Amino acid sequence: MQHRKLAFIGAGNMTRSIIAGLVASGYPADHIMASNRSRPKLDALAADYGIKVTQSNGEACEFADAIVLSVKPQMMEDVCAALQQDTDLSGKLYISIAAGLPVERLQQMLGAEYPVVRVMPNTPSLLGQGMSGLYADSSVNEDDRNYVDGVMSAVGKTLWVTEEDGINGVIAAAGSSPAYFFLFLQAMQEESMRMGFSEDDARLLVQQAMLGAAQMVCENPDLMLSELRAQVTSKGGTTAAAIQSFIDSDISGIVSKAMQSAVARADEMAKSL
Ligand SMILES: NC(=O)C1=CN([C@@H]2O[C@H](COP(=O)(O)OP(=O)(O)OC[C@H]3O[C@@H](n4cnc5c(N)ncnc54)[C@H](O)[C@@H]3O)[C@@H](O)[C@H]2O)C=CC1
Ligand SMILES: O=C(O)[C@@H]1CCC=N1
Repeated sequence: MQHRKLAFIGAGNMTRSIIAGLVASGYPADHIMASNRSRPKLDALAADYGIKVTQSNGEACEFADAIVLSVKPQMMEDVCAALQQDTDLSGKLYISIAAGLPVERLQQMLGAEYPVVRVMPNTPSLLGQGMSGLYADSSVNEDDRNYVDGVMSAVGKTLWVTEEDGINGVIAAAGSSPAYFFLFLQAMQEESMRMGFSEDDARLLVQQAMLGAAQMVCENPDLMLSELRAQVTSKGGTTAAAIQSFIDSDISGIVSKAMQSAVARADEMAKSL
């Protein structure tokens, strides 16, 4: 993988997740700089991963060949406007991880049609287990595409989408979905506690079941998910009773509605940014 100088503007949860995974994969820490408005997250990043940090977004941009824009979508316009005043933004590659912010709108904010790759990552990147969707229009050259693919592949798996709209599907299926799984596990933990398990024991039961199930999915790519489910489900048994309860509560409809809500919110954000 190329080791270009890489800056992160905004040093929050997602930046930390990507930097952790990148440094663990061998990306040189001295080629990474993060900027943030306040100091504490920067100090923690410098201490934990040995990267360079600054409170000046302009300094981070000047340092870098490639710039990850990682502030909240609602902050992006102000951040870009300030950068345009301070810094020469030309000749760099921009990687936007902001949800709901179209490339064209970001280029307006940056003041020119700079090459932009949109990436939708997720927080398991922290462990090298991320899932990122990527989109680039035809103005991004192959070398830049390969570079961004290399960065995100270092922290997990990548999937390119050919239409920008596909990024909203990635948000629903992978960007936001770690939170769905956490919510589901939390509900299971709480019910296990009502059955008498301590908080720790309840967590152990559900987290290990989840990990084992996820590994079975990953290690059996030829088995359909419905087949894996069938292997657990004895006719007339306990699993069948639980699964029937989910079906009676319209689990497919619940999931569909939640994922469509994420997409609708991304569309709504795109109109307001
Ligand atoms: N958290 C997640 O799971 C994912 C987040 N994203 C996207 O990543 C971006 C960042 O999200 P999070 O890391 O979750 O948010 P966050 O709130 O944890 O981090 C944003 C950081 O930007 C900093 N910041 C605010 N204004 C700034 C400025 N003017 N200059 C420099 N830094 C500034 C804040 O202090 C904060 O540390 C968002 O655009 C979000 O849509 C995308 C995929 C997943
Ligand atoms: O909640 C959000 O808007 C961001 C994008 C995907 C995950 N977190």
